[in-house]
Amino acid sequence: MSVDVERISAVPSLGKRPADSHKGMFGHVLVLAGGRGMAGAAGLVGASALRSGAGLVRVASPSEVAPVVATFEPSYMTYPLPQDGDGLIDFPASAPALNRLIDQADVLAVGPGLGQSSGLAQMVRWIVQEVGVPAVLDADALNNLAEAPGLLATASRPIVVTPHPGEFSRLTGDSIAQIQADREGKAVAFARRSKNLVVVLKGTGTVVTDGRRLFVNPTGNPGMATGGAGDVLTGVIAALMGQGMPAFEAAVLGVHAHGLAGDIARQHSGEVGLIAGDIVDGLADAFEALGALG
Ligand SMILES: NC(=O)C1=CN([C@@H]2O[C@H](COP(=O)(O)OP(=O)(O)OC[C@H]3O[C@@H](n4cnc5c(N)ncnc54)[C@H](O)[C@@H]3O)[C@@H](O)[C@H]2O)[C@@H](O)CC1
Ligand SMILES: Nc1ncnc2c1ncn2[C@@H]1O[C@H](COP(=O)(O)OP(=O)(O)O)[C@@H](O)[C@H]1O
Ligand SMILES: [Mg+2]
Repeated sequence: MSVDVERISAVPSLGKRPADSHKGMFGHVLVLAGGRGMAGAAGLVGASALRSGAGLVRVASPSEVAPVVATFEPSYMTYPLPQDGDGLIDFPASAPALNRLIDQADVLAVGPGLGQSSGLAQMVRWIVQEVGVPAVLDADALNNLAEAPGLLATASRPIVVTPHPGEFSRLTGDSIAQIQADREGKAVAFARRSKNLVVVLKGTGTVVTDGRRLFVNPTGNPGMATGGAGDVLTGVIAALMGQGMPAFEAAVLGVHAHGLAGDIARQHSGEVGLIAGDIVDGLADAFEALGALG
């Protein structure tokens, strides 16, 4: 179906770092992710944000999950938040700590492995409505918003949403078949709810749109149909926003680099053996290749 938008094919680049660079110039990413049994999702977001150039990354998770997340990667910081009886972030008990952590952050990456609860639904609504820091919302951030997707229209700062077709179906009420039959049109219509909203509709040929512009990603491969591949993308886009890229540009470069990292990973692991950590490992070469072109 044809949609009335400007089609973008050029991929923006990050630019070369000045010789006197310091980590304070490249953004502090706060990751709110992980829940009982899903520490890995939080670790993948944190690691991919670091591999995408973030100056500092902190991963905040429920108190039983944070020490596990800390064992995956020494280069990010972790923070244990109050948890409920199901091992999920307890909100509003976590609000004071979250306020302090958010004050230090340039961008939030919220959702992978969080789980769903009434408290988490309250937390995500609070983030959308009250928090002024740009954010990437994925997975359970979106599932917890599914009862009130209209709130995204009120976003007063850039928000990037990164649903797969299943999550987009919960947000929009359309079936997965309806979405897949008109991926561009559905993504553009949703993005037009707010001038601050960027939609990344994942899957083969991921669609990125802010409602005015549209990019369809050519990189990536079926080896990426593996748990955690999307968690990696969340960290990549957040890191690029933290480095000062506008949300749409960060989403376009992030999606492209993530797919390229998956293509690099396929050279080593093949499509069958590829796991999400291999995509994280491919990011360094992907950004080097894109930097050489840019
Ligand atoms: N290591 C970990 O801790 C992991 C945790 N994860 C978390 O697990 C929770 C559940 O997320 P899931 O995404 O697994 O489950 P969901 O139930 O949200 O989505 C899976 C379903 O969505 C549909 N779908 C997804 N992509 C599609 C596509 N390209 N085309 C058509 N249909 C598509 C399919 O029906 C699929 O069965 C989230 O919190 C997520 O972040 C996952 O990210 C996997 C890894
Ligand atoms: N066949 C494919 N071709 C290209 N990219 C793919 C393919 N399958 C999955 N991907 C990419 O992998 C990621 C999967 O994300 P998601 O479904 O959220 O996984 P998870 O929640 O397990 O991390 C998305 O970025 C998607 O575009
Ligand atoms: Mg996902």
